Amino acid sequence: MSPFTLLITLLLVTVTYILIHVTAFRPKGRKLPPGPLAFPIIGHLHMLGNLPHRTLQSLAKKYGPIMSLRLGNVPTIIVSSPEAAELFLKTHDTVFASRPKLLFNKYVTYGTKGLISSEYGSYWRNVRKLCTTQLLSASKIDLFAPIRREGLVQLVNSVMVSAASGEVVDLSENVSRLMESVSFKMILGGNTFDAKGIIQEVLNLAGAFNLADYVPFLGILDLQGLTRRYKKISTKVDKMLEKIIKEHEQVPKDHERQKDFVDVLLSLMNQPMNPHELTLQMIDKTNVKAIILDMIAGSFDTSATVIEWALSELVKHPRVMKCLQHELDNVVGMNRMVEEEDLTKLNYLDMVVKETLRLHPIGPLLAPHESMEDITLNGYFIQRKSRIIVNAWAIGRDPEVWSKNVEEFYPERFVDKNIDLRGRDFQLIPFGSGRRGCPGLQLGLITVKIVVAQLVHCFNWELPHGMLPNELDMKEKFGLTIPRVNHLLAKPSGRLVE
Ligand code: HEM
Repeated sequence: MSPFTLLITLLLVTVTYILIHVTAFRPKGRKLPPGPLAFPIIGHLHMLGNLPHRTLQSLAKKYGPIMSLRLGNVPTIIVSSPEAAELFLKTHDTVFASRPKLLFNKYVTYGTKGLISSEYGSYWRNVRKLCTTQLLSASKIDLFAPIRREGLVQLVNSVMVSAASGEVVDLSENVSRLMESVSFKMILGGNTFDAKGIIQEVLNLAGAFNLADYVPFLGILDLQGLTRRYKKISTKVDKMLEKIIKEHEQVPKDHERQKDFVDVLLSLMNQPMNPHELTLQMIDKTNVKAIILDMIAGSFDTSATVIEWALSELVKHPRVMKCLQHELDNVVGMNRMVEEEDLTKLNYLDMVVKETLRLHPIGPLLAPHESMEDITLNGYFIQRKSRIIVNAWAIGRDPEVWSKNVEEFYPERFVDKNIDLRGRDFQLIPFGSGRRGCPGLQLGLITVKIVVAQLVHCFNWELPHGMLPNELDMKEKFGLTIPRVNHLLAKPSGRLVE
């Protein structure tokens, strides 16, 4: 096709698109939530920038806590206050409990066969129940405590060596490696051969912004080359999962070993997801593969990123670090490491973790929700299939909710406040809330707490090269989670009595 014909074709497609879509999306005579004026085709996409949670916070200051945007083709509602979040995630939870269909999921995560991307309905309900009862219940989490302990002892030992030789430790790298190894052992039984690189590419792609999800007619052009990468990685992912499943199937049934998530899921294969349903959905191998992938995606980076931010804030605020060490000295003592059983007695640690998640919710915009029917809320019309984005990051930094010292890392703000993280208190929702809230909350919290407590109890930490605490940069980058841009480096010295 000559460049001229291509140009004319593109122009025709664009004009037709505007006529059909943009006009159709303006619900006549119905009041939309306020929002800035949109460009044709791209809508407000150009406004999002590199750190969308921050841009959306500034826009919400102007247009209010329920704001209307159009991201390309997609009508989008941005929710930015605890009251509005309660309206969407609790009062009308059933209307907003679905997920949009994204190209990444279509190609990489077996369509909507997993949990994270599955649309709301009986399939999602069954998979969710299976995950919460068979993989992520309190008793199952306890079963994996030895894996967490073993990994953490190894990390402490290696940091001790660095402490003895006065070396600087890359905490970001070490924590990330610890979480990878713990997740792999828990989910796959430790078969990490070629999985790490593949999973990293999957997570990078899951966090990448794909223009074609918002302006579908650009999909065929694959301008960002993402579809090509999706297809390439999906083959590798499938090969990797097939190999892992085969290895698990070959282990003799009477072989004594800790059952990992793959074992549990394979033991449920060919059984109905819900025996009480009329239309029996059987668990097949694709379901198993999709769920394994979701468990990896849910656990791999999340806890590591929260730990990275908690340690950054503690190193930046020596007063808070000292208070935490004081609590650990009293509860645990200087002669031993922290055990998971100690965690319920560590109230200051609990406040440090809440304060970290208030300032650094690692999914700042939660995961996108999609509305399932037309609805009018607070007088505003929200059409079916709107994208709902809850800005948990902005809610955590709202001075009207958290008072004037909102930007300060100050765990004491939680003293005598009965605010928990389970999604009941809408001013603090780093795990989301309602039906789509995080099913890995308990596992995530135990993991974050034990790692932070251990590293703070066993070592004092100093910034390298005489850097002062207030000089530590806190720049963040946006993706599937928001980690630090620059790794956290610090110099350890041992604290415990030998
Ligand atoms: C501190 C660690 C973690 C944080 C901060 C976190 C946060 C979140 C958030 C914000 C959501 C989206 C909620 C929404 O859409 O409203 C989510 C969903 C989810 N998380 Fe987590 N998460 C963590 C750990 C985990 C772990 C350890 C797992 C599993 C092993 C996990 C599995 C999932 C799954 C499967 C979903 C999708 C649930 C659904 O759509 O029904 N998460 N998480």
